[in-house]
Amino acid sequence: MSNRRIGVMGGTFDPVHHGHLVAASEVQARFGLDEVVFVPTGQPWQKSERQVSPAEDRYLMTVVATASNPGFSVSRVDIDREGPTYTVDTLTDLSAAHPGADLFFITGADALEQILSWRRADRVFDLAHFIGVTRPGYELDDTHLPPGAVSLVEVPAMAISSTDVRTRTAAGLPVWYLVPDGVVQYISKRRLYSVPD
Ligand SMILES: Nc1ncnc2c1ncn2[C@@H]1O[C@H](COP(=O)(O)OP(=O)(O)OP(=O)(O)O)[C@@H](O)[C@H]1O
Ligand SMILES: O=C(O)c1ccc[n+]([C@@H]2O[C@H](COP(=O)([O-])O)[C@@H](O)[C@H]2O)c1
Repeated sequence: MSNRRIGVMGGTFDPVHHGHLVAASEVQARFGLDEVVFVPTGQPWQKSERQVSPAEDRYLMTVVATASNPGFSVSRVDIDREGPTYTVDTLTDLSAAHPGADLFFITGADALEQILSWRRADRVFDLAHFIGVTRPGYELDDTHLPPGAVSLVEVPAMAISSTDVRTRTAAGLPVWYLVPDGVVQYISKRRLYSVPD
């Protein structure tokens, strides 16, 4: 029997939006992944220049956004671990939770650019195969990364960012159709993003 193939979509998800969901769905289909696990960050140390929403809100929005897809799930490994979130820990914990599985870590072109600044960047490529996906406004390039460690995939272009969703919400502009309906309602219910970043 072949190993289970598990996609890992890590992100701050403040909030999760259709750019994240389309990227995960496209990679799942192209790579024949049995499941994609969304992993909201605990403390995203490279986003410390701004106040990130509480982890439980980001986790619940991710659950709401993915609940209808039987091939998607959400993991608490990063939000339940103390301290800054490092992908080397995420992948170590998920490997332990899914013994024998092959892991595929999905990142947008902007995150791929930064990978060499991550903690234990040398080790992360031993734990998972990386899949870099296109994102409007960023060049997808893996020439700085170890040969064979990364696959590049073009996904349907979604010019959406969490920053834009937060800015629009603070300005009283609609975010319908940028994020799933349940996430629009969750933002409103919890009064998230009512003041600019
Ligand atoms: N529109 C998009 N298309 C493709 N990939 C995306 C898109 N938005 C985010 N990603 C990728 O999803 C992962 C998680 O992103 P993150 O949660 O930081 O969202 P973001 O929109 O970049 O947030 P922010 O605007 O707050 O920086 C990263 O790998 C990022 O590159
Ligand atoms: O391991 C690190 O040092 C590291 C530094 C920055 C980002 N990451 C991971 O990259 C993913 C996308 O992060 P972000 O900040 O763009 O939402 C998420 O899973 C983060 O945990 C990881």
